[in-house]
Amino acid sequence: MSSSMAVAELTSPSSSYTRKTLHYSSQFSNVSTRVSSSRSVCFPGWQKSRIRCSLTSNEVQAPVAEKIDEPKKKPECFGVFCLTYDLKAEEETKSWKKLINIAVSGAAGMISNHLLFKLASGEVFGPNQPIALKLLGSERSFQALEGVAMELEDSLFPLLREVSIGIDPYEVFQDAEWALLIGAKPRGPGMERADLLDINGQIFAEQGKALNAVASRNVKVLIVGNPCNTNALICLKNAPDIPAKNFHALTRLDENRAKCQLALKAGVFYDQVSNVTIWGNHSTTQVPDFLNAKINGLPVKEVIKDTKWLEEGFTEKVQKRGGVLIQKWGRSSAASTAVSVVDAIRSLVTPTPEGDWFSSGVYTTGNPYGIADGIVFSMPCRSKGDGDYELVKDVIFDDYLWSRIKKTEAELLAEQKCVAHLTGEGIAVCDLPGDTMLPGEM
Ligand SMILES: NC(=O)c1ccc[n+]([C@@H]2O[C@H](COP(=O)([O-])OP(=O)(O)OC[C@H]3O[C@@H](n4cnc5c(N)ncnc54)[C@H](O)[C@@H]3O)[C@@H](O)[C@H]2O)c1
Repeated sequence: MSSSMAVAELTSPSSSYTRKTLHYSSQFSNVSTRVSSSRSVCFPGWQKSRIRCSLTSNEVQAPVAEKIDEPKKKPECFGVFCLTYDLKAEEETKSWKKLINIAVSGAAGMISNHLLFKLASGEVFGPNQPIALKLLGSERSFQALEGVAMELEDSLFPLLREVSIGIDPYEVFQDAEWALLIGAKPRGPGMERADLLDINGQIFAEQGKALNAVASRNVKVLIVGNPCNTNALICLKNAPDIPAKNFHALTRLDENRAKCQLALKAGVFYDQVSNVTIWGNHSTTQVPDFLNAKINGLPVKEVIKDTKWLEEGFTEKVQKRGGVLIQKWGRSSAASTAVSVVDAIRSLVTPTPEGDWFSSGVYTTGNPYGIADGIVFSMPCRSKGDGDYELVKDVIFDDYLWSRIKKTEAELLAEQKCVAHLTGEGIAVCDLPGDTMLPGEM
């Protein structure tokens, strides 16, 4: 069946969700969970009470759920996107490529409000790449999601061929080839980082299971929702049938911020700055690497001789940039984050310029640097433009850089232990080294 036929068959957006109950069985324990995807019930994770540092074995959640007796179902198409179109004719006359499915969670949020329009315009995947957007919202944001879809309708983007909206990841992630996971709960007043890890971790455990069950086997997953490194770890551990290498945590915004600060200090435009790595966690322990970075092809330290500024001023400025922005503007960075998501995707679908690299939070297994295995750590990557990446080998370390890397590594190892109940690695023990902030917090 052609995609146009499939879309035309679906009902209008006003048709409400059918109530259904999904049954999950655990491969790790005998616990069985019932989750309803009806709009009238809470989203998984929202009603759960806080999980304390240690859990009894009965409380350990099942990382991998298997769906039973669940027929494949498409999410609701939206408005004009339910109408028939002839993609085949477009492919022939305009040399358009085959449609790709892009799932976006938190689609009614601030970052998505910029990102979706960039995706639909062709800015990300190219002017000959038609796309389908599958938008995932939360129960509370469903109406806003309809508003977003209406704005997409009114934008008349030629490349945007399908839009569907929903609140059930098992429906929305169906056949997704890209999953941009942005939706997460913000850290509220008085909330500890451990609480945030647990609350958002549950969302990413659920979404990992859903990707594992229904997404393309080669789906590329970019986790933006914070704390994004450990959310990515939880997500990949819950999706064992999808290569762990396909999961990324967004640290590109931090890289872009670092490039901007180096350019400002050196008095050059930022296109002259290259080879910038963000090492580690997307938190205030992150390490913006000025040792390997270059300005006009020269090592940064040969251009900027002010070592004190590099070690203190520059590093802190990048680590805390998000917080300062919130102070000025009263809300967190959304437009520049969306731009950095575009950069992160484009870095995987276009060949990396000769001699350069980009940063991404990736699974550490078998890394050449000696960073502990089993965490999601931002490192320097190169891509041939095929969606895959290789880690860069020719980087150097000095005592300053390595000691900072060990600090952010320690934080991620502690976070890994803190979410063991969500990754199938046993009983969670939360002993975080200080309550470090996310870059967007003060
Ligand atoms: N990695 C980075 O560089 C970076 C940068 C900026 C922000 N962030 C993070 O991105 C996330 C989103 O930021 P924002 O400014 O768009 O926030 P936002 O509050 O404007 O939007 C989040 C949206 O996600 C929805 N949502 C919540 N839980 C959901 C779920 N389980 N499934 C689907 N949707 C869900 C909410 O209803 C809301 O509409 C936050 O966690 C933020 O900390 C990361």
